[in-house]
Amino acid sequence: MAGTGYVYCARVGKLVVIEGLDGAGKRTLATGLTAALNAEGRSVASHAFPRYGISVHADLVRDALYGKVGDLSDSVYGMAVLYALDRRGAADEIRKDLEEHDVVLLDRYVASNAAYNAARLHQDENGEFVEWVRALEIDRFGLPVPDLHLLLRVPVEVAAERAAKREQDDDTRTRDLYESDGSLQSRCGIVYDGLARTGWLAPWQVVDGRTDVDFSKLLAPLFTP
Ligand SMILES: Nc1ncnc2c1ncn2[C@@H]1O[C@H](COP(=O)(O)OP(=O)(O)OP(=O)(O)O)[C@@H](O)[C@H]1O
Ligand SMILES: Cc1cn([C@H]2C[C@H](O)[C@@H](COP(=O)(O)O)O2)c(=O)[nH]c1=O
Repeated sequence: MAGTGYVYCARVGKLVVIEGLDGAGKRTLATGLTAALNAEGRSVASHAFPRYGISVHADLVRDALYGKVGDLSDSVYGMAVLYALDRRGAADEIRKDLEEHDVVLLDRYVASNAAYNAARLHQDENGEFVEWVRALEIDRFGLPVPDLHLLLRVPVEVAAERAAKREQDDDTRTRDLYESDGSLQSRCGIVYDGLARTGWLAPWQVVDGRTDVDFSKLLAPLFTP
């Protein structure tokens, strides 16, 4: 596997990725899904990207998103490389988790890099940026390919309201550069829809985030023989 030194992975678990706009409810969905899977007797390992407080690359991302690293956040490719390096640092742990758990659940993954940064460049799912991310993170860094993406889809206004409410409830969660940019969020939602429509990298299932989610049905296709 290119660049990782990791050769063999006895992968038994399913790699499931939750994607969606800022404030869509991804963390809430991850919590509900984990409880539902555990109730069925399935073991779950979880990670959220960026891995703030764990990876130096993620911490630099956070600083940049709050305007603390000069003009770094102006560089779409520079930001994308930091996000990708954070994931590269987690790759061996994810592979190990896939050997030991039924499900490895990720709150954001490679598709976040594709969607947000293509949106920043005003490109779509067929643009050169999305392919650049795939080549960097999958071909070059050797990151595990997901078995399923869950696109938690809510209208941009609903995601913004939820992010605003969270900001009110939790003063450590003030909105960053991307979260405060409504036009970026709109374009990002369109790129996500395109990635889901074309089945970018792996299958995608769209989850309506406005209504109650039927957790047990969501992952059933992954476990039917
Ligand atoms: N289905 C829902 N209905 C109403 N409110 C919700 C729902 N899901 C999440 N929320 C609320 O919306 C806010 C954002 O949710 P959450 O933190 O899960 O989103 P997120 O997508 O993980 O956000 P981010 O990507 O910005 O970290 C929280 O206050 C949460 O309680
Ligand atoms: C993982 C990842 C994230 N982003 C974007 C998406 C968000 O707007 C921010 C920070 O993520 P959080 O969920 O709000 O903590 O970064 C990205 O552009 N590329 C990525 O790989």
